[in-house]
Amino acid sequence: MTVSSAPGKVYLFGEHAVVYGEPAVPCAIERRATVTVEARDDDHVRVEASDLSLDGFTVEYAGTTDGRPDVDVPASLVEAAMGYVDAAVEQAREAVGRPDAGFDITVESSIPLGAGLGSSAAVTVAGIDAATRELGHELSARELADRAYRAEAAVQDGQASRADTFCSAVGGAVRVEGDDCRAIETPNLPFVVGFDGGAGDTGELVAGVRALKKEYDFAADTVSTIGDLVRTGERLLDPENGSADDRLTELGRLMNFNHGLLESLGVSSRSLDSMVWAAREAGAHGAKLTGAGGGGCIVALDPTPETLTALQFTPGCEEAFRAELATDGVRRLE
Ligand SMILES: Nc1ncnc2c1ncn2[C@@H]1O[C@H](COP(=O)(O)OP(=O)(O)OP(=O)(O)O)[C@@H](O)[C@H]1O
Ligand SMILES: C[C@@](O)(CCO)CC(=O)[O-]
Ligand SMILES: [Mg+2]
Repeated sequence: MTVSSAPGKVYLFGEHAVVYGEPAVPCAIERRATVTVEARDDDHVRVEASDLSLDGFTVEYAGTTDGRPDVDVPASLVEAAMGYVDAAVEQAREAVGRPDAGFDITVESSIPLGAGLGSSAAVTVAGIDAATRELGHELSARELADRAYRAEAAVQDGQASRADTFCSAVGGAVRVEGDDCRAIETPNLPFVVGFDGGAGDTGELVAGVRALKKEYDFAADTVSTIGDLVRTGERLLDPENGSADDRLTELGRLMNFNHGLLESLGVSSRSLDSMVWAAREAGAHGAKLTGAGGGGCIVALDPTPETLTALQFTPGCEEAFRAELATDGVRRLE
């Protein structure tokens, strides 16, 4: 039996635009997905994912791609739900050169699904790591990130960046621009997360931005403006560039700006906007949606308890918590 965990993330800046080669800065947070894998002596894959929104189910199916789970929910729903675990199994089989390897897999996660905190990347990273180790093969963090990226891209019809998966694999704060992925130093960032209890579908939201960008040149300009904003914002992470307070204030202003640009690209929602405004009115330095949007989470920057308290009383906010930076990426537990 092999167990790995991997963290979720929030975006300080740059989601969506990162899909088109602009830079982004995601930061891993201490909310994790844990995947337990046990090799089988046949080629079947059995997945137990009790946190899934389909009220929790267990499926067992043959290891070939035409094998179908034997459950009484529509196949399309199961495929949508199990896509990332499936893609992780494929990547692990390929990495080890064992296309017929079978596994019993259990997924447990404290990252809400589809809420912008990178649950898909965390499940994919932890899944590939545990499945490859179970077959006696240790991937480097970079190889793991690369395999997880390929798995996410496969599920999201090729529309994914390396940001979420690299961040989850290596932990900490990272900077991703196209294929260039690196760990970076940041000051202490007092993140507060608000969650509306909802979700958005990353693949669909990314496709929506792509369509808008194709239709209007000014939407394409909005995407490159997000890139400019990230290049300005990352300078504020360097202690050489001003006092800690001044830099936090300006980072917050840029987060507000980033949220406005994401909103104009159509990926915000009424409840995300209302949590963003609650945070701003509580005195946060800034607030924005995080991840793909459509519903799910916002992230605010506030060292005081005010934003957390305000979010707890904001209609439409189901949960609010302070998010600590996760300095570890994938963790090898057993
Ligand atoms: N606990 C889990 N068990 C099994 N699959 C999971 C689990 N958590 C997430 N997933 C997979 O990830 C999908 C959600 O991924 P999606 O990319 O839409 O959202 P996200 O990663 O949470 O948010 P974002 O990409 O915006 O950061 C789920 O539909 C499911 O396939
Ligand atoms: C929306 C997006 O930029 C982030 C989702 O967390 C998609 C991606 O980078 O793959
Ligand atoms: Mg995702």
